[in-house]
Amino acid sequence: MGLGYRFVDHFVGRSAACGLVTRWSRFQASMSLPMTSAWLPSFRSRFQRVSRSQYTEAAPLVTDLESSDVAVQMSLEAAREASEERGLEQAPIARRNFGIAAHIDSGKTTLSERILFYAGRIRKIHEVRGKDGVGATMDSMELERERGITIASAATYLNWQRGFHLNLIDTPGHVDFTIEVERAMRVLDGAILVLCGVSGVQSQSLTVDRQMRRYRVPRLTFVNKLDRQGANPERVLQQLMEKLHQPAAFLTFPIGLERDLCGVVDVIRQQAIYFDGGYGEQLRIEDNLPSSLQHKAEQARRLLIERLANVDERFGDLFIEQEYRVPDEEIHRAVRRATIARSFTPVFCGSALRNIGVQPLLDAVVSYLPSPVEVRSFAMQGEAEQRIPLEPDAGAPLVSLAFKLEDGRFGQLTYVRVYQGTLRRGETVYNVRTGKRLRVPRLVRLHADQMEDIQEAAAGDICAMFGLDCASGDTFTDERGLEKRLTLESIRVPEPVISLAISPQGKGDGQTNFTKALNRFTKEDPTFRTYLDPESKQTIISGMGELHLEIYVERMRREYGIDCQVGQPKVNYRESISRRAPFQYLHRKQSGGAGQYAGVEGYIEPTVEGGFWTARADDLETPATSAGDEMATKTNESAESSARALVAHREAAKRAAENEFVNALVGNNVPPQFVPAIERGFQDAVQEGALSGHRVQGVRMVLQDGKSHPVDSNEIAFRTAALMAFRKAFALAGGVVLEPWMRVSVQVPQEYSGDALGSLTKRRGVVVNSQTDGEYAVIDADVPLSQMFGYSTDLRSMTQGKGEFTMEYLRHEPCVKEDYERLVAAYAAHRKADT
Ligand SMILES: Nc1nc2c(ncn2[C@@H]2O[C@H](COP(=O)(O)OP(=O)(O)OP(=O)(O)O)[C@@H](O)[C@H]2O)c(=O)[nH]1
Repeated sequence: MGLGYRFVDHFVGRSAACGLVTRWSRFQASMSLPMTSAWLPSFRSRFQRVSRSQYTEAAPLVTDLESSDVAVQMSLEAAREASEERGLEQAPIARRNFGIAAHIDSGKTTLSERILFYAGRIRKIHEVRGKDGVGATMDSMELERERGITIASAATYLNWQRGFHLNLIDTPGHVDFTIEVERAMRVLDGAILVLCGVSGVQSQSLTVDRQMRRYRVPRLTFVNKLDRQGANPERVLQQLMEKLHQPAAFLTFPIGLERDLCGVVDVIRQQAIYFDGGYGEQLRIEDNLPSSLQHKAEQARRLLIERLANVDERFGDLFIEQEYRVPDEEIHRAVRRATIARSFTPVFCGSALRNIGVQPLLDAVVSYLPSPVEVRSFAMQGEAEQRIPLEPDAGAPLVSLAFKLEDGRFGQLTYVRVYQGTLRRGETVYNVRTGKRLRVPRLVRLHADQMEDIQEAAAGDICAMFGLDCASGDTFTDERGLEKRLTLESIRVPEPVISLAISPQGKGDGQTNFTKALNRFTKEDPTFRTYLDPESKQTIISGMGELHLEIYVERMRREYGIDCQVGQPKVNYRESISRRAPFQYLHRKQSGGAGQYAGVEGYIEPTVEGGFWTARADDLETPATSAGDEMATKTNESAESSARALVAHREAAKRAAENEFVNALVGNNVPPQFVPAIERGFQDAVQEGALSGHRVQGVRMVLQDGKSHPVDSNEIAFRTAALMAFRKAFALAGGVVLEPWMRVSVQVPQEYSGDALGSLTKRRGVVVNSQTDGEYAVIDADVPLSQMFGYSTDLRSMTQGKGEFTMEYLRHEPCVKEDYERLVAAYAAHRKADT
């Protein structure tokens, strides 16, 4: 294939919906001219103009789509097969919903910018904190551009490879904004995990890996920054297999490294790909590999074949027959099957900043990540929560999930993933939670902070609705869905770990805007909470870390013009119990006037044996089944059983984190109308633990019996009885005060590793891992959050600004004795002062 032709072929792929461009490109191809950057602007502007409307209308239901690219053709065939098997009539076989996730600063946004550029969605590349001061497209918030970090995930869509329609979500790397990754993973069918070519698998890569597993998202891996000094892709591949336990192999590997990086080798096709032109937009594909890389390329192909044979049975059988002579198309098929089954990760190499290796990665999104047709999704039906499989068919009854809210200038913007049926502008939908009937006033596709109106979004699509009031996690259906009370399982929301008191400066408008801002932020971000402290009468905000809260304080100033005074951050302690204890309590006041009489009897116990803190976050998040997946492969049965295991597992996790009230009454000693009041008494009790006044978690109260009086029993009496019974039982049930522990990962130049270790142990840290990574030492330790305040300043001065750290909530654990005594004494003193 001639160089010019292959380049044009790529362009044709990007603009398949655009007849004019296709004809133009064919003309170029027939002339066999390599396209040069000199004529690119006119081509590009035409492309933009013509394709704009096509993007919105691009039909993802194309059934006659064919491709000259073997890998793409294999993916089309597989999707069609799955679609036929499921009996779908209008299936989104040419749709891909994918996200980009990684550790902080790995280059996610830089990569997204290239993807948008090569797909013709933007005309110019702008860098994160680039000299032109514009900033990357997907970091549209002013604060993001200034700080060079992603705070909120951004969505966009693009066309690639002859009519494929891709929805892309770029997510933040900082763990404080982890909810953004969480909800993106909930609705995506595939992802790109970006790893730094120098640092490899970092602490946050492990978190993202867990999130991908939790939502069963297949992934491609991109080893970025191979232009940096110290880059070592082989080491990164090794870490991927060892630390993330992912069988993996290179699909592309770099030609040259560091400053000499100039292209990549396509391992399956055994070709060299160079990225020419001002922005790497011109692919130059050569069949002749540099002689120094020929052996390496052959070895990489053999390794890929061996690893695939190990994880994919069908390919294993072929390998036994044909050994390393298996044809390319079988390799593509196997990569695809194994990726979708999540038993293998194809690895791609490059440098986003240097515009190297991005197009093959994007081709792989189309070739190896699943279409919605190949993903199994379920809804829960009614109270019994029976699992109902959903069919990604545009003609089926509507089932869609509101996964993210944004309050903007024009009202509430609700991001929706349509799982089944079609969402149409102007039509009526039902919110299953509230039963409310609503009209869809406006439907849009998002391109970072811009929007384009659309008329409808079919099964498998991601879009946004305007002007509908709802909560994050709500399910929207049509009448048929409402009758069945179909709901989609929502997003896991981690508990905030840190709080601080906040008050607006100035009165009047300042106060109104303050309330407005808090309402908006709590609605948009379920990990950001706020409440009024009844003692100090101060507003308290809670979140996932210091940066999280700092960003909201800053946003209040910029977006609402409110300067706030903030207090010292405080740790969110919890209380819980470690064993079962009975209760029997009679609340009685019958001396004159209206009497009160209520007796309750039963026991309290931990929701998880041994106390909820014993169920470690990691154990709770990963289902017991190994490669348990819900993909529509041939193994529907195993998918079903692993899905059931996953649900059971999630239920256990939920139980561990929540409190539960169980009505086990027999007989009529307690009239049934008083049971809700008893439950309310229990809810009151868990708000303020008996030991230190912090919220109680992971406790079940079982009501078995009680006493009542025909005249003096009432709701207030039972509510008080339950509250007092709980408090008394708590003392007998091994009550504990728990504090949040964090997994801290510190990266420092090697000469400071001793100091860094010392600083962690001084803060009661337990070192769990310590290793060298090039010139750096990386230390992972578990440290109580209460010991981490001010750590960034310490680390900075200790390492002359060269050290970095990240931390993430790990679990709650009982406090050490001194802290326990201090907290209990402070609470006792406070209660005494109150009485
Ligand atoms: N040398 C080099 N630098 C890169 C490359 N890709 C990104 N960078 C730089 O790395 C820094 C972080 O890049 P971003 O794209 O913001 O990374 P991110 O993962 O989106 O960051 P967060 O969302 O804040 O976690 C920026 O200064 C980029 O210019 C690369 O391939 N090579």
